[in-house]
Formats: sequence, C-alpha cells, structure tokens
Amino acid sequence: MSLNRPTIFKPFTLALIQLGNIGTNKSDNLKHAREMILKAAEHQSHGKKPSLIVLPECFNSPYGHTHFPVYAEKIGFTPEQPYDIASSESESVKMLSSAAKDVGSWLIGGSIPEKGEAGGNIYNTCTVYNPQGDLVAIHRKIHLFDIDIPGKIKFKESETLTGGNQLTFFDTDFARIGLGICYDVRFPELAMISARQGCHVLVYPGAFNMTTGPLHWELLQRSRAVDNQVFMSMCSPARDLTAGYHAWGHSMVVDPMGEKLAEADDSESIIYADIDPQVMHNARNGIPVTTQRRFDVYPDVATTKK
Ligand SMILES: O=C(O)CCC(=O)C(=O)O
Repeated sequence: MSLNRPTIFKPFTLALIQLGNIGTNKSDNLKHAREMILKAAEHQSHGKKPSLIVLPECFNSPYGHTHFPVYAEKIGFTPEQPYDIASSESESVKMLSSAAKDVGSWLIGGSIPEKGEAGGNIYNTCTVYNPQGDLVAIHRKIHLFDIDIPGKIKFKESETLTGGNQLTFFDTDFARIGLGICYDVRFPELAMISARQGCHVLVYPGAFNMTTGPLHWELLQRSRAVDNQVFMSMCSPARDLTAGYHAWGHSMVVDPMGEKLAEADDSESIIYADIDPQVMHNARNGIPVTTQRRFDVYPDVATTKK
C-alpha cells in the first residue's frame, strides 16, 4: 500500500449526534434522525455551521443481531461509479442524502444494516454524503462484535452479519477523514494505517455497553488518538434502559494529545468540537513519533512504511 498524503487540513467544526428514541419503527427513527441533523446544523462556531455531522451506529433500528436482517436495506454502492440516489432502494440513504443537501454539510450517516449484493450477506454499514447530498463512501464494519464476558455480556454479531474487508477514508475540502465502526476501535492496526494514509480525523460511529463502556470507551479513543497523533471521535446512541441493548453513550471527541474536546453524558444530545490542525502539528513536532518508527526492528508492520 502506498502512502497517499493529502495536503488540506483546515479548522472546522465537528458535530456528533447522540441520538435517542431509537425504537422499532424505522420511519420514526429516520424522521427523528433527520430532525436532529437539521438541529445540529443550526449551531454556529466562529460564524460557521458544523462542516461535518455524525450519527451513531445502528441509528435506524434497535441494536441486536436478530434485528439486523429485519431492518437491512440494499444500498448497492461501488466506489468506482457515481451513485444514483433517485433510484436507490434504501430509504435510509435517501433520507440521509436529502438531509446532507438541505443542511449543506458533510454527513457520516452512523450505520445501518445493509443487504449485500449476493449470497444474503448482511453488513453493518456506514454511509457518507457530501454537502450536495451525493453518497461518496461506505464503510462496512470490519471486525464483528463477538464477545462473551460471563455474567456480564454476550454478543455475537457474526450470527447474522458479515465483516467488511476494506479500509475506508474520504477527502473533504477541510480534512481527510478515516472511518471505522465501534468494535473496529479495538484493532490499533486499522487506525494506524488510516493515519499513515494521511487521515487527520478518525470517526467511528459506535455503541459500547454498560460493561465495556466505562472501562474501555474513553481509553481506546484516547489511545488511538495518541498512538497516531490524530483527532479521534466516536458517536453513540443515547442510553435507553427500556431497549434490549443499553448503550454507554458518552459520545466523544479527543485531540492528538489525548485531550477530550467534548463529551456527552448518556442522554440525547449534540456535542460540538472545533478541530484545530495546529494541535496536530504541535503534537507531531513536539513528540515526533511519526518520524521515529523503527521499521527495521518490526518489519512485519512496515508495508505502509513512511
Ligand atoms: O468493543 C466493545 O466493547 C463494544 C463493541 C460494540 O458494542 C460494537 O461493536 O457494536
């Protein structure tokens, strides 16, 4: 893999929507998500609205492997070809596209269960829209959330989902943004390769739980940020104790020094962070790990060597 470093990194405002009221009625979920996108875009920082708005993992359906097949939609995106929204079979894609266009901001549409092209595969998929409402990228969750902590939590996404097999980033007119979904954050390789591909900001829609959330949610984000000297953020649904899955919440944005710029509590809210490229430059100049790596000592991770 060759390094493909972008030059554009400008200050911008990032908005994370910690969406609540995600129930069993998909139309209601979509309607509410749209209202919250419009609300997020009303915020002004330095006289400007947020350039990038983010929704959480699984925002259009309850979270759980039995729900994925029921709510899955066909998207049919291929990076090589322009995507025709008008003929999309996905009502979620249509809503997200029109919301991005209406607010005129970039939009990371959390994730939705996606019906694959063939073989009945279902993916946990994040879609990305530019301010014109074009669908420009998708990320299929690579690492499936299969865990079993006896007496605490057992979850097996692989019972109904298939893992994606591609790293995804996209370029805007203000930064290069790398994507992951939730459990992907536990795999430092993914964030490291995204950073070495020139991503300035990593955005992972996620939905940690009441066992691993308090222990690892913040730790993992601050670790990925400091490891790679990038901005790192994860956007969760709000906690709903009447739902089958209790999300930890605490959507968060962390800077390249590991400082928290913004954090939600567990209720529905929108948080904002001003992303200042100078913080990344200062971190990299002051602690120059990006130029001090010893790939001669660990050549097995050197395929994207600087
Ligand atoms: O890694 C964890 O502890 C939680 C992951 C998760 O909830 C997910 O991948 O959806």
